[in-house]
Amino acid sequence: MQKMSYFSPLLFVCLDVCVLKVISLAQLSPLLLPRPFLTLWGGGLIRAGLLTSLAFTYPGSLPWMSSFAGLQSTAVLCFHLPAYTTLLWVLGKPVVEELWGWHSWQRALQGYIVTVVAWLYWSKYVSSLLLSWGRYASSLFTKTPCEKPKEDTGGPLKRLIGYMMPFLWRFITVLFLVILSSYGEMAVPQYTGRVADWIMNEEAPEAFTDAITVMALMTIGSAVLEFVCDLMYNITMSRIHMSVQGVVFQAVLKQEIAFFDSTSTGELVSRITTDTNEMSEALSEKLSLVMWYTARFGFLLYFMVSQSWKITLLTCMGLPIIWVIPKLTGHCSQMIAVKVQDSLAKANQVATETFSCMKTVKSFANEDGETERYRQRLDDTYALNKMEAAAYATTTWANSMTTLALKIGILYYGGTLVTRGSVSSGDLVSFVLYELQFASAVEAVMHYYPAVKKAVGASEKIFEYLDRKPQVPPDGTLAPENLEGHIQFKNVRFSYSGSTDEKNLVLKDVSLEMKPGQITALVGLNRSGKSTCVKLLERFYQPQAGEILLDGKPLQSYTDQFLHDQIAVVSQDCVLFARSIRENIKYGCKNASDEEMYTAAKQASAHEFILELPNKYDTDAGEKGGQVSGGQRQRIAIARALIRRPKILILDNATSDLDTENEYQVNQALLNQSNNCSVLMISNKMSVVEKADYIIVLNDGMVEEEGVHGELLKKQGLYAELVKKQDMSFHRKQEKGDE
Ligand SMILES: Nc1ncnc2c1ncn2[C@@H]1O[C@H](COP(=O)(O)OP(=O)(O)OP(=O)(O)O)[C@@H](O)[C@H]1O
Repeated sequence: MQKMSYFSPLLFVCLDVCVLKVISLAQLSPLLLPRPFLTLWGGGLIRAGLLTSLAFTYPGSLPWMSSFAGLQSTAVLCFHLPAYTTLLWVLGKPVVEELWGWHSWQRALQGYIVTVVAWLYWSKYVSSLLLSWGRYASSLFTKTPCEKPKEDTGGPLKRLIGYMMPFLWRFITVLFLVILSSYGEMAVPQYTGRVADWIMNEEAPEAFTDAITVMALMTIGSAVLEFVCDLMYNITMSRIHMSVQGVVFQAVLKQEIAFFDSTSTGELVSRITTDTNEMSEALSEKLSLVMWYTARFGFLLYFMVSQSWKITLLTCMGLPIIWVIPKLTGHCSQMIAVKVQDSLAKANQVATETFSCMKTVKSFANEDGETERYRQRLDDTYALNKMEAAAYATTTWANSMTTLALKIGILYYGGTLVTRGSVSSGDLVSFVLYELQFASAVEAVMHYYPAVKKAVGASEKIFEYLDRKPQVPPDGTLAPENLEGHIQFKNVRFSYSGSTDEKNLVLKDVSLEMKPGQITALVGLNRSGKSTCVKLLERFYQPQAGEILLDGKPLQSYTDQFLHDQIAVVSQDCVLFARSIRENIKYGCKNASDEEMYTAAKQASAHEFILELPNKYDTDAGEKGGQVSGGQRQRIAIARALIRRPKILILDNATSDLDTENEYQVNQALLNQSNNCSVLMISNKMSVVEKADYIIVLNDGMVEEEGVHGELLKKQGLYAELVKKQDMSFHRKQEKGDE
């Protein structure tokens, strides 16, 4: 590998100086003597060409020299003087000195300083700003031909702008107010300068009064505009925040159940609340600051240039230096601060270790030894603290010294211009006032702009959910008036992970049938796949193979609304919402009458206990139904299912939380329902199961046996074993009770 030579910059400068010397001699030739502009631009081109060739062809040149930033700097070095001279010429200013002296060593040195300053600006701050603006502008106005349409729905910034579009007029008004208010604010120093001129010249007393009046009016006016603007902006941003939160919430609700299995509730809530809050706070606060400071920066620059473009140039050249020096010293104090933290952590470690092993320390009588060890650690921290204090003082000193140096430079140079009569004393006063605000305005824009960018970037996380397409098949179209409730599983294979590997399958070729109007029981050992069958019936997941038919038609062909109106599920872990019992029973069935609600509650044996509650049906169920007992919760959930008059009722251990008497009542009521609908019952209580018209026994994801109670008992298989086990445990419990 070619070794890099750090002499290459020196070689670069030597070549440049030689080229300049040759051009200065060539300019005296009869051919070029009458054409100074040709020499100026031609010389610039030759310089740029030779320096670029050196950067690309010299084997030891630094990679930076042939990078984009290097080429940019070469262009600034070679063309800033031709451009500046031409501009002066266009403005009708004298250019003799520039045309004949641009290759002098003073000008060459000045050129290098300008290039370094330009590079500092460009590389650190301006480039990132322009690049992102440029990218955004090009994304708005250009369409790459022949490009395939992308899945991507646009960058987050574009998306956010999409949400802002309905309020476009408000934003335009806000922008207008920002510009107007900033203009008023920034014009005040101009009038201060005029007042200073009046005081010094002691003439035109009415000018003094005028200036004071205008200043007062402008200050009041811009303050009022700022107030209106901030109010309007913040209200608009809150509206946008609300609408983003709303659509994200809606998008999350549309996702498939498997998505909720793999995403924690905390993460979902954090996306909808914390992330959107952070984004909107950053946008409301920081974007507004960027807007204000950019407007101020623009007006400051305008007023400064109109006072004196020469002092403005000096200020702009000095700014990177006053930013760079404190940054370097700041970096140093940051490093020391990290070391202090480490050292403190070590001292704490000694203390923690000592206190946790107190008995050992005491038994060895080593209290003094441990104290000494702790003191040593504290001594290390103290030494670092001293360094930190020195670094802090240096940073503060460097800050004020560089700012002071720039101010002295401006005052000195401004004073020279005042003496020469190029600017008035009042202009210099105005300029100093502008300069005081200028550095902080530029710094504020550079500080807040990345924060806004970060917030926009963070919004990507929020939009991730909006872009996510739910992994559910398209909604069906069937919604027949009459449904019999005939269910068939045909060779259904299913795994939660989506894998078709035999070892991951929860259901393995399950074929079963639920006849209309019958009570079908699904039994089996734990984890045999009973609840999974229910989840597939609810269409929460899709089987990997086989099909599920409802009245002979695939389950997918029915509309989602119809399916969930017809299939009601009451499971052991059903939860209530923190709303009134009335709202809970009528959940998803808002139009049901109170009469229907009472009937459903009576069927679920819930009516009586609800009437005993303090506010009857208007009693709040509390979070997750915490205000009522487990059994009561279960009965309300059953009423919630029954009020829909479903064609298929699924009871997944629905009565397991009830005491024996209530269980009997509720079961009777539920089983009476089977006159109107098909019931699929999952229960561990064989005394309940035996009443079913048909029993299917699942074992490890497969149908092991099926038939009616008597037949299955005779088979002496898994079903008979389950009945026997329950009988034995019942007898054991009874014996314990008797004792
Ligand atoms: N959401 C899920 N994600 C991954 N695996 C699951 C999920 N739900 C259930 N399982 C697994 O599927 C298998 C069958 O579970 P299922 O709840 O259907 O059995 P079950 O017969 O109803 O059991 P139980 O009587 O204990 O409720 C189990 O191994 C279980 O761990």
